[in-house]
Amino acid sequence: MIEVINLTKKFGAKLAVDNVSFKVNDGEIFGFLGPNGAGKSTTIKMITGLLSPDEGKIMVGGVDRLKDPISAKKKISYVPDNPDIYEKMTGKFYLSFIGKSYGLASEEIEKRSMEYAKIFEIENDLSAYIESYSHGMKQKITLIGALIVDPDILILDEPMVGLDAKSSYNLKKIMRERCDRGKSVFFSTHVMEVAENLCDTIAIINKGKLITVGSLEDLKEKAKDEGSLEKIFLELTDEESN
Ligand SMILES: Nc1ncnc2c1ncn2[C@@H]1O[C@H](COP(=O)(O)OP(=O)(O)OP(=O)(O)O)[C@@H](O)[C@H]1O
Repeated sequence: MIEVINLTKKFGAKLAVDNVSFKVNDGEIFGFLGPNGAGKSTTIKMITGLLSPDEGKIMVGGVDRLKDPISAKKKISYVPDNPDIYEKMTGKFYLSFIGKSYGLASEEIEKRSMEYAKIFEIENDLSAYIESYSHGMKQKITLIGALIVDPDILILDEPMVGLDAKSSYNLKKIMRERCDRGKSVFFSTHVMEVAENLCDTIAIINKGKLITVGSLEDLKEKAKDEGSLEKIFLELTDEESN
């Protein structure tokens, strides 16, 4: 569970996130949609602890992220939109480092790493240095690092960008399986079809403000439209900017 209450972040005079509140329930895939510069990554960085909010409260798995950041972080795995990770580590070393940071035993790290490396088809690249990986491979190794620790809450910033079709399909399957086990997935995306087909709840943010949050059916009702999420999204974000 993630609960964000009246979250606000300014960069100088720029109000990047403006009084945003929402709740991600256990067992839920929550899609966070918005145009470029809407405030998605800034919100995600505040939830994960990379940025401090100016105002607001963040509860992560029942823990106050601002009062007890370490306990909150233990409940989260995060894959950023830009996988700038430790270039001088091998893939295998990186996964071991992540797994140990979360207190996993070596055998468990090895087993889970191999399992996911096979799914994402980089099992033969784990001994190579990350600096030699392609962008997509870096994204995959970060994703595998996030998955092996099996957190209650998985947070993914634009996870489908850069992944090949098969990996993207497998990731969506993994996201659904995790939620079926009562865990939650929060992810940002520009890909409407992904949000439309995968999310239990969709939130739309524009210019730092949360415009709407609900199921696809709720959103259709709100936009008084039976069309695709893309049409609804354009309608709602357009209304907001008028
Ligand atoms: N470190 C920073 N310093 C100054 N302004 C920032 C900083 N980070 C973000 N911003 C501004 O805050 C706003 C929200 O940015 P954010 O990265 O959260 O958007 P986003 O929705 O993730 O966009 P995109 O889809 O393009 O990645 C933008 O106007 C951006 O320019």
